[in-house]
Amino acid sequence: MNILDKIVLRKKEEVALAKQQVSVKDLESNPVFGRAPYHFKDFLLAEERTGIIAEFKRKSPSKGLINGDVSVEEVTQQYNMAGASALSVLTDRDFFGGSAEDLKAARNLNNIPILRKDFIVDEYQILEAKSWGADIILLIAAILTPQQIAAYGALAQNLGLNVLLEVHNVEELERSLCPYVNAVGVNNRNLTNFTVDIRTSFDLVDKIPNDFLKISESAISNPQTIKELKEVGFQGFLIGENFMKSENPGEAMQEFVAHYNALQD
Ligand SMILES: O=P(O)(O)OC[C@@H](O)[C@@H](O)c1c[nH]c2ccccc12
Repeated sequence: MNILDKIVLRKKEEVALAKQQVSVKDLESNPVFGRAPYHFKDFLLAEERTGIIAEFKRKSPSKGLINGDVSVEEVTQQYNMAGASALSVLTDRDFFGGSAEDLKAARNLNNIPILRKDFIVDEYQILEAKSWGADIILLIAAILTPQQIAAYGALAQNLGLNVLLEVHNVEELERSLCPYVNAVGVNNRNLTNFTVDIRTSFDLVDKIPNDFLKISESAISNPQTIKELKEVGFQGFLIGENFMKSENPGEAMQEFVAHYNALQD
């Protein structure tokens, strides 16, 4: 069994437990449930933003502990001030050290879109995302059938949430694309064996129809890479570890953006 299979198995147990503890009615009666979400596109394409989706991630199965000593409040606000177009907050506890509380804290303090970064395997998790204050959900093609992607996407759209579809190859892309998807994220990391290859993004970009936002995810550590990804058509860049491994992730992003801006001059 690979790591992705393990995560999905555990996730199904977690969701079953959560359903026993918090009813759908409870989720829907949370005042946050009624807030109007931000639109990913507005912030991704805004002139004064960077296109960077800055991720808050304490640990990961591939890297182990990345940063155990950071405040989600401080880091997400600094990401925001450094020009993040959106925040990505891990809510998986067992494998990534995240939580619902992290997302709620980020929501309270930031007025930009937030992606609930988790492994969605059940519609219940989409209602959770909405009641915690997320604006975007992640649907991972590698763990979902096309039917699930369409159904989950439709539910998200009904709730006003945007959908980021994550793919790793052309087969996943072609079988999973549907009108409920707003953005396609090409993950440069293979989630089954953790190998990373930025070429995945360059190889897939032209296969993504232009009516979807195009995001490159993972293993981005160099402003020059963003410049090159942008030149071939990417509008969003999901960066986690490169910032989080620093003692001060917000400052790391600020420096990264300064270097990126210097490349434009
Ligand atoms: O830390 P990185 O290499 O910059 O990657 C960020 C993000 O792309 C990665 O955390 C990620 C991409 N897809 C996921 C799915 C689940 C959990 C995590 C992820």
